[in-house]
Amino acid sequence: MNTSTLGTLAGAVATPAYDRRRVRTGMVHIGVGGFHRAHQAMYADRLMNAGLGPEWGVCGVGVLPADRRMQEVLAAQDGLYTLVVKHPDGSLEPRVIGSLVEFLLAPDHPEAVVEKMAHPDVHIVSLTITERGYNTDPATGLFDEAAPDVRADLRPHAVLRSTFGLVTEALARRRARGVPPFTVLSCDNLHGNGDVARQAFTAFATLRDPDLGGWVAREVSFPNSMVDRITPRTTPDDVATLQDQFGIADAWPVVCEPYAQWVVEDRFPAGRPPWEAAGVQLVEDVAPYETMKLHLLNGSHQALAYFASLAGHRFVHDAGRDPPWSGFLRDYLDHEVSPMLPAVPGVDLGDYKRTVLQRLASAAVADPVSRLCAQSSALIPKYVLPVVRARLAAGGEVHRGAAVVASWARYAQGLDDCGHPLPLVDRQADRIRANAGRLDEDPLAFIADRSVFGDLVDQERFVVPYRRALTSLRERGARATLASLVDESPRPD
Ligand SMILES: NC(=O)c1ccc[n+]([C@@H]2O[C@H](COP(=O)([O-])OP(=O)(O)OC[C@H]3O[C@@H](n4cnc5c(N)ncnc54)[C@H](O)[C@@H]3O)[C@@H](O)[C@H]2O)c1
Ligand SMILES: O=P(O)(O)OC[C@@H](O)[C@@H](O)[C@H](O)[C@H](O)CO
Repeated sequence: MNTSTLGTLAGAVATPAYDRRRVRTGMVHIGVGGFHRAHQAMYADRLMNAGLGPEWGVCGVGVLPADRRMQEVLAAQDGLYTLVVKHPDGSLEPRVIGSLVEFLLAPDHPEAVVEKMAHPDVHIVSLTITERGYNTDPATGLFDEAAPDVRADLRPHAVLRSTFGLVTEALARRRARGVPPFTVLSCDNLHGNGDVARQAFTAFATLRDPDLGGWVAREVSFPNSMVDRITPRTTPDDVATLQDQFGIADAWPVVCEPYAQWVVEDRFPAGRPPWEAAGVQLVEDVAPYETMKLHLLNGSHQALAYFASLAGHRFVHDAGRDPPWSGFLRDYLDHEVSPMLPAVPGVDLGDYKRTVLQRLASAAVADPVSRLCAQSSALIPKYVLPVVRARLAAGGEVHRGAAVVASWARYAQGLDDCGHPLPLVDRQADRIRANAGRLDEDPLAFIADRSVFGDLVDQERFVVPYRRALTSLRERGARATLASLVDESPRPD
């Protein structure tokens, strides 16, 4: 697929209804993975299909050498790719997305990346660089000044290689040239993602030059945003199906669920696309939406994933449709998560929870459980532990949250309930594995790691159900443990 073959697809699938030659780059996006292509680039495409915002085309940037394949595929396809929405009834809805009009690979062309961001037509630099990309110490929440990429980018005349080095240099050039700064828009799953980005970029700029750091803190806007759309990794089957069913030869399509939500704090002094017309919610305060999403959706993912892996479920829907899992999730959301949630403007939490559970039960999306079990040491503290702490503080029940932590501990021991090995993909893998390895002699060894769990090991109301769940997991397995936790009493709505 490329510009010259696009005409042959029109009619069979949706293609850009706008003239891509007239699209100008107004936004640079760092971290063009599956999610950006299923979400922010889709909203930009939707806007342009509505005849709006041709000045808001996207230039993708890959900062890591591993982004080379994306650069090569997009170059061969003139930036075009197919977004395949997988509906619960099994039908596929492909659409060719045209909003990515440029792509630069920073390891090859760092200077071009900096100049692109410094260009006066660019008003937003957005990010999906994963949670780790913000270079924040999980224990202290502070920017890690000692990281090798950061040290390297702070050297005089460095060939810039980190997001921080590249973005800060572009901001410094704009400042020197009298061009107003762009807005930095984080689209990663983080509490207060804009605040985290502000802290990280300000810290880096200050290390480079305290005066520049002060200017970044004062002049650059870092809106918070809540992002949502389940986007599993593309498989070879996805590529083949697109070719067989629709005749589209796309080397790297993206697949996702139908659901999509983007709630953005409306702080764009340099201007923004008229996103409202594409279904984006622009609000004053993102926090309630973000708390709701991270604890109900991402929290459910964590609550489901380790139990599912232990029981041999490969896909999220295998578990999402299985009564012990669906029952446990409903109880967890109703009795432990919901009480700590704020009121969310315009949202009926009962409906939202039902939708979450339906999304997790959709076989069409085929989201592998293994995707949710990676980097647990970053995810559990974000999605699960805040709920536990809030319930403890309120004097409420925590036995389901404690069981989720126990399921992670059991998972980290490395074998499922049939003795098959389980992978441990985690930047703290060595420590996590060592802690889990001592569980048989000391059941508290896992949660004694204060860098992950804080003082939970001292909280009797958490420790008792945690130990009980761990013992049950060892003696009876994941399925029976979950079944024993399902509440038969009537549910709040
Ligand atoms: N996949 C989803 O369902 C989903 C949904 C909502 C939000 N998100 C958010 O999007 C992020 C990316 O998810 P994805 O599915 O696109 O993953 P992906 O693996 O397809 O892409 C990750 C991208 O991040 C870049 N990246 C990783 N580490 C980086 C670093 N240190 N510096 C700069 N760039 C870096 C990679 O180069 C790549 O382009 C997630 O971490 C999450 O915060 C994902
Ligand atoms: O992206 P993570 O690693 O923070 O969490 C894994 C999944 O829960 C996440 O990717 C969800 O699929 C996504 O947040 C849905 O919008």
